[in-house]
Amino acid sequence: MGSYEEGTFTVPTIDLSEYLRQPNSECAEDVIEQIRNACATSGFFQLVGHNVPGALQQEAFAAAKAFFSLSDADKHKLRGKPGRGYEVIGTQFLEPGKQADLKEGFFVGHEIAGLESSTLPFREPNVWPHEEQIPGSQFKEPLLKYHGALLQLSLIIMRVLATGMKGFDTTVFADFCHEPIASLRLLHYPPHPDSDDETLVGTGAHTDFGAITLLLQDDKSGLQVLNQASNKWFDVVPQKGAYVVNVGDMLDVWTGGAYKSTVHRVINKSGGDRYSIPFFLDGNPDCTIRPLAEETGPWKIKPFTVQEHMMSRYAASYT
Ligand SMILES: O=C(O)CCC(=O)C(=O)O
Ligand SMILES: [Fe+2]
Repeated sequence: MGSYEEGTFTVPTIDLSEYLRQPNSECAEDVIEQIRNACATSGFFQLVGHNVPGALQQEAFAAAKAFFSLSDADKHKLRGKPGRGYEVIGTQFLEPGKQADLKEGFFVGHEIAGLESSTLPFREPNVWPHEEQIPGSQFKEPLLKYHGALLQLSLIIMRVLATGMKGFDTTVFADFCHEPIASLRLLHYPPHPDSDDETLVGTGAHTDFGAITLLLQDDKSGLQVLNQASNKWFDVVPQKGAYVVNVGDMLDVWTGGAYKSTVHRVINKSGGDRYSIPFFLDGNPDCTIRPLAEETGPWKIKPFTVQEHMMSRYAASYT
């Protein structure tokens, strides 16, 4: 699976099952190399053989649909701190020169034992609909279970990526992965109005803030990745149950560009509603990011913490 030529821009499909079965086998080495190459070129790949049950993915989509069909008044009451609860349509501007993103969202953050009543940014308690709005058995429970499964999968991918960084220890990202900020984001894209207006976007062109994103798409196309060399958009065609995995800015800076954070956007021209569920691994708030290769040299990039980075990126893109 996932054939590729070194250096070319593709979004390959990579099967993780051999790595999960036997991480030290030769077949697993091939998987590590495919993932390394994808992250070093387009910065994107589709992941299958990941062991997240299809039924759990479907429960997460059902939760999203139930939530977005609540009344606007109900949804507005479920707004929370940044990275928590309802995100009103038109509040995020990701691309200068375009209209606000034509999408609404709902964030579920990482619930960490002992930090239940934290007031720190990105650590605040989650916001949940009332039982009469959507029963917990159809929302909170499956979403926390899904969050747990994706957190586990994202940490496995970080280990694969650490292994792919030749010359560095496989624990190189360990501090980042300890009690990380990690958010699930339910997204709903209403159909774009029938118009040639080029300022309309579902999600404006952007790069992701964190280390890696694991995105579950429904069957509606819309996600596009920019091939910078040709300046052309590449459609990431949905594959049922697969995760679109991509590198975010923190990992790009950290690896000195060895893993690339690539510009992408969503234009929902499907004519129908599109639902997607990205999971963002953003890292431990206290972890300092600095280019690895410069560990012994003068810094070209001023080191920053995960928390500083997240706060500035949120502030820059939300109204
Ligand atoms: O909805 C999608 O397909 C992509 C969303 C995305 O790029 C993001 O939330 O960062
Ligand atoms: Fe993104």
